[in-house]
Amino acid sequence: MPSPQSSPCDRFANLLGEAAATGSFSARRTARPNDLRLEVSSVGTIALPVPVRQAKELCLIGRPARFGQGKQTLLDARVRDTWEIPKSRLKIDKRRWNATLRPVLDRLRADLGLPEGCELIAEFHSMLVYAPGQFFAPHQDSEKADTMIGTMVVTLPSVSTGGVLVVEHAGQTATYRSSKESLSFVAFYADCRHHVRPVTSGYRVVLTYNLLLKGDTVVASAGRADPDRATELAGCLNDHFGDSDEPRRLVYLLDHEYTQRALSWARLKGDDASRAALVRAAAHEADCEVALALAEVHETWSTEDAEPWGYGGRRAHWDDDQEDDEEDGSGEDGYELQELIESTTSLDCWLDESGEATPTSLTVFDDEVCATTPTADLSPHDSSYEGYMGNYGNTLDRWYRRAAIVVWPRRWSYAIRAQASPGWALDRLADLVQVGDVAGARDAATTLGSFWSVAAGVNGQHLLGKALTVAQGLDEPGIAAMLLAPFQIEMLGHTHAASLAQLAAHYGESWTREMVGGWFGRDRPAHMSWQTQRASWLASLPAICEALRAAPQVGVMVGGLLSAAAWTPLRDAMAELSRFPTPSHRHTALGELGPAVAGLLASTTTLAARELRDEIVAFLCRSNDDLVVCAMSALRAAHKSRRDTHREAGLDIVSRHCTVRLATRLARPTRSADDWSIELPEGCHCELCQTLDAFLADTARRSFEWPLAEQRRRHVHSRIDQAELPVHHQTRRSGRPYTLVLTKTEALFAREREARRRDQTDLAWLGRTFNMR
Ligand SMILES: O=C(O)CCC(=O)C(=O)O
Ligand SMILES: [Fe+2]
Repeated sequence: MPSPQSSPCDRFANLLGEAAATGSFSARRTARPNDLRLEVSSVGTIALPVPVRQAKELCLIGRPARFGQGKQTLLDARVRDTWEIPKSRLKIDKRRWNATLRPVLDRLRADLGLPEGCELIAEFHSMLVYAPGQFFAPHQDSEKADTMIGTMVVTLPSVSTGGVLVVEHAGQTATYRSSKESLSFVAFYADCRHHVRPVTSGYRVVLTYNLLLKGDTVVASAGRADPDRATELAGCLNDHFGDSDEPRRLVYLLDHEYTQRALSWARLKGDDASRAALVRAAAHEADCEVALALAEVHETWSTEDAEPWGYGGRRAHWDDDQEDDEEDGSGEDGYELQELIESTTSLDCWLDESGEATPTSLTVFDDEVCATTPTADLSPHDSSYEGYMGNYGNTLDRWYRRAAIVVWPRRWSYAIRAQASPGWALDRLADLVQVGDVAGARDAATTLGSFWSVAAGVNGQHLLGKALTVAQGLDEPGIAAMLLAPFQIEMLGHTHAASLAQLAAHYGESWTREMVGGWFGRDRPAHMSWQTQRASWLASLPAICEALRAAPQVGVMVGGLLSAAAWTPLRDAMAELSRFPTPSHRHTALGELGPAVAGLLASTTTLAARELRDEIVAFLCRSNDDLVVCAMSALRAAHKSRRDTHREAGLDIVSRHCTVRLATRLARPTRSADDWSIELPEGCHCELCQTLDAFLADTARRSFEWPLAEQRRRHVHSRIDQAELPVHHQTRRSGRPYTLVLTKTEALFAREREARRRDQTDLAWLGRTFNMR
């Protein structure tokens, strides 16, 4: 942790901490039970304190209470064991009861740090009865309405022990016992985890209420914000932003947790509201803008002495034997946290000052983030333990949800929002172009430069359409190229064809060639996932080219650029894969490229690009049996897509070539039953490999006992395994050196039979499909 005064950002958080109102996350008030008239059908009017006889009758008409988990409600006595009295049996004299409830709610409002001018409304939820042994394990209440901010539990007086209500927030704990004479009203915010310890004697009877909020907590707090404090905070903001040209933010993390549904400036909880009011006052003074957002904080800690039962996250159950009020402070995972190795904060659900939402996804830098309450003091919503991780020993990852206020200088208004929402950024540029402010649009677009490649790269496929249109509207080749540079060719679909063609007509062929070349990402390594994505894009290329051909003017030129740019890496991939030493991998990978090759050939037909077609066909027709695998797969894919253009696409030539190669292979005599010779593929020529080759090539020898030291055995193993030879290898561990025993297996014959069958099937298919026309 940096020292508190180390940066303007941390100073900002400290000042806000000092300025906090006196609100708490939970509070209790009591009242005499005079006003509660509660009637339960078939039990009668409930006497207060609740007599044991009536409590038992209540249990008899109760049903086991369910609990919420995500969108479900569940029944599980290991989590919640209590009786719920059906609402239909209850009658409360509301007018009388309100005489007690209203003033209590107003006091609880103040206790929870909510400003005057806001009001808490209690909405009845349920009546619960806990018999001895019954309890409710730790949980968080779900928000049953948009304006729900918390829960209130009204405990009726009774003679009982245990059943303590424990409420936790940000590492603090409050415990509430029942009273024998008074009504007890406990209110807490919706993000507090809470539980009820088992009742040890007697019965605990409660009424639970949803607490709804009327009014705007931040607006109502504004009156209480100290103007001098706001000025000090504004000073921190000015220091933090300085006069740098690089857009940056200040992200202040709030203390309470909010669901997306509950996030609203008007319903900030407790101290969050008064702090938000101060931040807004300071922001106005420093000419800044603000937004409210949800933050996901991911922290990685090094740990000491992990307990094995803690693997994989949180404990399902609470152990709560201790009757004292202090909860176990060692952390829910049972690990000693050592050092914070890394933390990442990402923001979404952005609400501007007026409450308007912008879709957001943004990771912010550590030196932009500050908080009064350190994240590690809060409860993570998820955690995961990794054993020994090299440099760091054992590590614990924790994920937290917090709300955040984001502040930035008004002069960066566009850039900051653009970074948070690239889609919004493009819409805004389009608006400016639309109203004729092209110069304004260019100025705004220029400020995207420093981060656009990251921002647009993440969600590119949804943005490309907008970007193509805007790039043309900007009417400036350099800015247009910058805007389009982060996209990848795989994001381009046939729906983009028309705007792509217009753009190309606007900026010309050499500009377009440059841009298309960039999209093919020549710097990207040709790894497996590249191949799958690129291959399926190539399979969709004919549709793109057809749409381009339909576009006026330069569509065919653009299609030509796309196909030519696509061919080079595809050819290189095929060449590289046919050198791959393991046959099964080589054939699978080459087979998988078939539909891509077919797609590219079909595109050349659409575009009448004969030269490119001839080049592709010539490559496939090289004298190489591995390429036959790819060519067959391309022919099958082309046939499936039912394009009636075999000749124009050169497929007739490819099919003739395959026919000849297959027929030649089949014309070779079949292996005679006593021919045990195996061909060792090209590769190493070392003395060991020469001996191996001699054994393999021998038609009569089936096995070979070869005394060899370990290193040398390993070399022979690797040659056999890599080439997937039908040879069994085993080491006999006696004598020095050990003996490597090689045995040729029957698979030699089985595989050849299988290969011939495959060739026959392929040949027959070719005859039916291509050569018979
Ligand atoms: O019984 C109590 O005090 C708490 C009940 C509760 O947490 C709930 O109903 O969600
Ligand atoms: Fe609850």
